[in-house]
Amino acid sequence: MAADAKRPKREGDGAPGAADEPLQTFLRWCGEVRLKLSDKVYLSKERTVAEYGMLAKEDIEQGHVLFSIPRNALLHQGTSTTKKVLEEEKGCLESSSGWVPLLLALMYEYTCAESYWKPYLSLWPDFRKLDHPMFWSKEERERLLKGTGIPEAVDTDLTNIQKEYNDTVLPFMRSHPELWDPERHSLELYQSLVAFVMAYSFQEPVEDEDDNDDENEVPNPPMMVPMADMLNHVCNHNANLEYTPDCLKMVAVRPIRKGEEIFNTYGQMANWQLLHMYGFTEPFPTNSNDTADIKTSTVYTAAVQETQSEAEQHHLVEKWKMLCEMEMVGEKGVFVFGKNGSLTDTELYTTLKVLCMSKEEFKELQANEGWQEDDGDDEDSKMAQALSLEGLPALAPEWKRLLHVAANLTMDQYLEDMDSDCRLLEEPGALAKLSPRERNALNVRLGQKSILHHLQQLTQHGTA
Ligand SMILES: C[S@@+](CC[C@H](N)C(=O)[O-])C[C@H]1O[C@@H](n2cnc3c(N)ncnc32)[C@H](O)[C@@H]1O
Repeated sequence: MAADAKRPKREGDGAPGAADEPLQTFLRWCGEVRLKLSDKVYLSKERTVAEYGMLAKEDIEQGHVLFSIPRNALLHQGTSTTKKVLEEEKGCLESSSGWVPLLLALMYEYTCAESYWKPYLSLWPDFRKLDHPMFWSKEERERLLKGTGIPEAVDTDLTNIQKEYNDTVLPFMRSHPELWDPERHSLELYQSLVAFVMAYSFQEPVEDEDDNDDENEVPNPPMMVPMADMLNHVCNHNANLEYTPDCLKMVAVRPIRKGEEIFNTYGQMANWQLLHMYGFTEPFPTNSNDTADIKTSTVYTAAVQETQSEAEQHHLVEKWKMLCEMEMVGEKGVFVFGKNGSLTDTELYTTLKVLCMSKEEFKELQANEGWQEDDGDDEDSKMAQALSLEGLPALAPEWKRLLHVAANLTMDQYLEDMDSDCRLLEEPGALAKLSPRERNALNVRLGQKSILHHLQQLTQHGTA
C-alpha cells in the first residue's frame, strides 16, 4: 500500500532491534567472544521499562539459561589492557571504595578506539541518560529528597569522588602518560563512570568455604558484565545471575511467558537505595524490599524525652555509653524497618532492653560487663519474632512507647506532610504531571512514610 510504502522505517520494524546499529555491533561482538544468547530472548529498547532490556520471544521454562558469558568477556582490572600497571602498582590505588582500579581501566577502555570492549561500551555513547541524584543540583536534592537519607549519602559520595580523583587517580595517570591523559580523563568523566559502575557493575559473591558469616571478609572488586547489565530490575524478578568457574549464567528463576520482560535483581533494594545507586525507583507501593530508617540517636532522644528525673537522665547517659561500646548504636547508625518489621533486630532489641532497664538491672549488667551470650540461633529468632510487625503490639509497654516516640520524631523531623503526598496519588492525572525526578522522590518518600506510619500505629498504645 502507498501509505505503508511512504511510512518511514522505525526501530522495531523487521527483526527486533534491527535498526539499532550499536546494538547490532554489540551482538556481533558477543558472537566473537562466544557469549551465548538463547534463541528464546532478544534485546530491545521497546516494550521495556527503561531503554535497553531483554524480552522473551516465546515461553521460557524455569531453569532455562538465557545467556552465558565466558569470563574473558568480563571487563575488570584483570582483563583490561591496563592490567599490568594496575597490578604492579596496586599499592598506590587503594581507596575506601576499592573501585579505583576498575575506574582507571574503564577510563582507558572507554576512550580507546581500538578497545576490545569498544562494541560493548559504545552502547552508551555518553552518560547523559544517567540521572542519579548526584547529577541533580544540591538545591533540587534538598527540596525533593530531604529526610530520605539520599542528600547525605550523595554529599559523602561527591566528597569521596573528588578526593579519590585528586589524591589517587590524577597522580597515577600523570605517571603513566602512555595510557591516560588528565585532559581527556577528567573529573567529569570519572564521576560519570562512578555512576556507571554504581548502576551497571556486578560484584561476585565471595566463596565462603566455612559457610560462616565472616565480617572481615574482603569483598571482590566490582566488574562489568556485558549483556547481564542490559537487564532491568524489579523486586519480583524472574532471572538471576549464577557464577561458575568458566562463565556467568543468567538463569530463569520461574517460568516466563512470551512477551514478558526479563528482569534481573540488583539485590534487595529499598527505593531510596535504588534512587541513590541506579537513578530510578519502583512505583509505590510495589517495592516489597522498601525500608525506612530511624536514627539510633533518635531512639536516645525519645528516651530522654520520656525521662522524668535527673537521676534517670544520668543513667541514660551511662546506658547509651555502654550501647556505643557494644557497637549497637553510633553517631551515624540507623535502625532499619522493612514491610515485615525490623531488619536490625539484634541492635534494636538490645537497645530497647538496655534503655528500659531498671536501675538495679543496669547495675548488674555493668557489674557483669555485659550479659552472657544466650544460645545464639534461638535468641536471634526470638528477637526477630518480637520485632516483626505481628510481634510489635505485644512488646513491653515501655519498649513500645520508645519506638512510638522515635517514629513520631522521625516523621516530624524529616518527612512532613504525608497527607499532601498521599492526596497526589488520589488526584486523577496528578502523577503524570510530575517530572521523573519528582515521581522518583515521591516513591521514596511515600514508601518510607508508609512504613513509619505503620510503625506508629502498631506501637500507638503504651500497653500490651
Ligand atoms: C544495569 S542497567 C540496565 C540497562 C539499561 N536499561 C540501559 O538501557 O542501559 C541499570 C539502569 O537501568 C534502568 N532501570 C533498571 N531497572 C529499572 C526499572 N525497573 N525502572 C526504571 N529504570 C530501570 C536504570 O536507569 C538503571 O540505572
